[in-house]
Amino acid sequence: MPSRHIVLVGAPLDCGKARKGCLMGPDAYRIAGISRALTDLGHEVSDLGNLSPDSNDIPEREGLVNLSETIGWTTALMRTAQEAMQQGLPIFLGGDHALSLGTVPGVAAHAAQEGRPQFVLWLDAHSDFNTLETTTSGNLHGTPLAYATGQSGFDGFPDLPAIVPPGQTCIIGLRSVDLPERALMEQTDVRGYDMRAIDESGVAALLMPFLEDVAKAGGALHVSLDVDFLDPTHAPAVGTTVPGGATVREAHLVMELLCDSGLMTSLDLVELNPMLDERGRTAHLMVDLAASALGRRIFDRPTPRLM
Ligand SMILES: NC(=[NH2+])NCCC[C@H](N)C(=O)O
Ligand SMILES: [Mn+2]
Ligand SMILES: [Mn+2]
Repeated sequence: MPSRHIVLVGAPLDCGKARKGCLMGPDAYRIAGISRALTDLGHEVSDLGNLSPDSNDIPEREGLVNLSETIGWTTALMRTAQEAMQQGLPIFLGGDHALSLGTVPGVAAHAAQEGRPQFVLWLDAHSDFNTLETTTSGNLHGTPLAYATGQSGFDGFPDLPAIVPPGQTCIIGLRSVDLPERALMEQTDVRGYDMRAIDESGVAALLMPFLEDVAKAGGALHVSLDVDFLDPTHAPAVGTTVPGGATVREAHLVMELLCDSGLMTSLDLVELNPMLDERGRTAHLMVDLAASALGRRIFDRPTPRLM
């Protein structure tokens, strides 16, 4: 892969749910060697350090967890994502998945300025398609994909600088979807693949048609990787574990295919809770996956295949 300028953006937000710990995520990725892993691949890496949320005077609302702080992070990340896109390929080091309330609209605004359609690949056990109206947990990390695709029910959140049409999103890894978010998703043409689809077809057969659509459209591609996409036996450091997730190999294959496609323009690494990790193994696995997406491979030439 050609050498890129990679911009690390630490976003230690921990407001998207009640259980704390994701604020240590950005430092865990740094300690697990994310910069070195990427410079070893020939990339130039700059680290913008850790952001903080904007302040606002939005009142809290009953039934929603940390609304004001979440909106503060959303506005800060929308702005920073647009700036980082001008410098290179940003990797947003979370932080819980509420981070994508800001990063996805921010990168989409940049794509719109360039006249390119924005696509989103969501690797997650969950669809994160709740709105402020449908959430039963009140945890706003369960809402970013609904917000970014322009669903209504986000009173108090900023107007979107750019909407990602649902048909330009693809979710892979699903095994926990709430009934109201499923109903909302089914009204759209978002592509959602559950673990059964991976079992039956293999992950490459699900991903490749989507990547072909991105390529045909000349689109930008944001990838949002939630730790719980992976099976908890490989990636224990996450608060919302759901058994029956992707294997290490399935996850690497997704990343390697993304790398081969040359299409990825930005990446979120979210939901790592280092308090729940075992000697850093989840942080290291996430760094290895990011490295696979950015060119780490065994052979430089294509591997000969048996047809
Ligand atoms: N990013 C995540 N881990 N999201 C989990 C969301 C779980 C559940 N659907 C909720 O809305 O509360
Ligand atoms: Mn998620
Ligand atoms: Mn999840």
